[in-house]
Amino acid sequence: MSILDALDADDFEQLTLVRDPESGIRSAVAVHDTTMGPALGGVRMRRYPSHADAVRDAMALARAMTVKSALAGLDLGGGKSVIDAEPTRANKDRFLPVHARHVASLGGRYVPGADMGTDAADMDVLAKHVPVVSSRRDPSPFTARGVLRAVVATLEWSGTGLEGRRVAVQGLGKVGRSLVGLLRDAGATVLVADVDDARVREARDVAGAVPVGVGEILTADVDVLCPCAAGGVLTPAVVDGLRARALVPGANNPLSGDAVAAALHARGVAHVPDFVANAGGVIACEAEVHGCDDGIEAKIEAIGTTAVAVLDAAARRGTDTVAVAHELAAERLAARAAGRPAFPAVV
Ligand SMILES: NC(=O)c1ccc[n+]([C@@H]2O[C@H](COP(=O)([O-])OP(=O)(O)OC[C@H]3O[C@@H](n4cnc5c(N)ncnc54)[C@H](O)[C@@H]3O)[C@@H](O)[C@H]2O)c1
Repeated sequence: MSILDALDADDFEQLTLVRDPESGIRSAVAVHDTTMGPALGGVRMRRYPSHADAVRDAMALARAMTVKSALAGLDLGGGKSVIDAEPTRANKDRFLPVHARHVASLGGRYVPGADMGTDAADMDVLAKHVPVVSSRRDPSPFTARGVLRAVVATLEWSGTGLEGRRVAVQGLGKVGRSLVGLLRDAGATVLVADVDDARVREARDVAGAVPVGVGEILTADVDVLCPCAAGGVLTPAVVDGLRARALVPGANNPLSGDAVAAALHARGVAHVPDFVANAGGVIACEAEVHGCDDGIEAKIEAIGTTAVAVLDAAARRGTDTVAVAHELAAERLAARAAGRPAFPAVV
């Protein structure tokens, strides 16, 4: 599908393509939907095979943010931006201020945050040009807490608790490392894997985790699997070999394709979609934007409620949880749109 066709098919509000011969930047800002509020989403910086791939990635990620924020009950829409370049120091110095000026020209419709290739220090650079920026506080611990909430809710839904259960965590970065500690504190036995041996040793020595080979973690004999590394890891072959009875991802887009959700359903795996389970980060970003942390705990708690609602509806209707979750998000957006004012700039 061409990019213009995808704009129509997925109902995008706005796509900004940035090309500046002086700096050499090629970037894009996708504002998918501002029904619920300003479109918040990260600035991803990586080299793509082509500029078209970069634009498509921004669009897919922006659309996912609309669903994630709607299901988390946030006053945020869905957006994402990408800078098509390696995230080196030199590229950041050259491109971030230019990208920031284009983001600023959107008048608050898009609120940037950190993502793959960018961090809190980069958000400080953007904040010199853009009035509202998120992720200057690391959202990862909040993401991990939301994943833990979804794990507990899923086990309770299955008639059991976390104490004494076995949980596999793939990836020991900002989210995975935090999650391992939370699971251990809740009485779970945690199996871990990472391509970085130092991170595995730290999880073993500090959190008492059990190391497993990177090739075995996804099909380990556990109650719950929590992928917290790259996307696309749940392929049809992995699903065939899956021994976990529940899948609760920290990672974005962990399924390799749409058919995988149906395969998980067919195998009877209790699957909480990533955009439900890992919403703790965007919940923290919303609080940051509003300058008030008061609602964070309740919203993270509600991740469990949403997970159960989605598992229940999927079981009742004999369909997969991803389809059900998308429908629920669409219902919430339609309800808000019914009395919707045109979205003004944030602040
Ligand atoms: N940070 C957040 O708040 C947040 C919020 C929502 C979603 N996510 C998603 O969660 C995932 C992890 O995010 P993060 O911020 O922890 O990233 P990170 O870069 O800090 O950590 C990723 C970890 O995965 C490891 N890894 C990579 N490939 C692996 C493999 N094949 N097997 C085992 N380990 C592997 C890396 O070595 C690294 O330790 C990403 O998919 C991200 O998009 C993060």
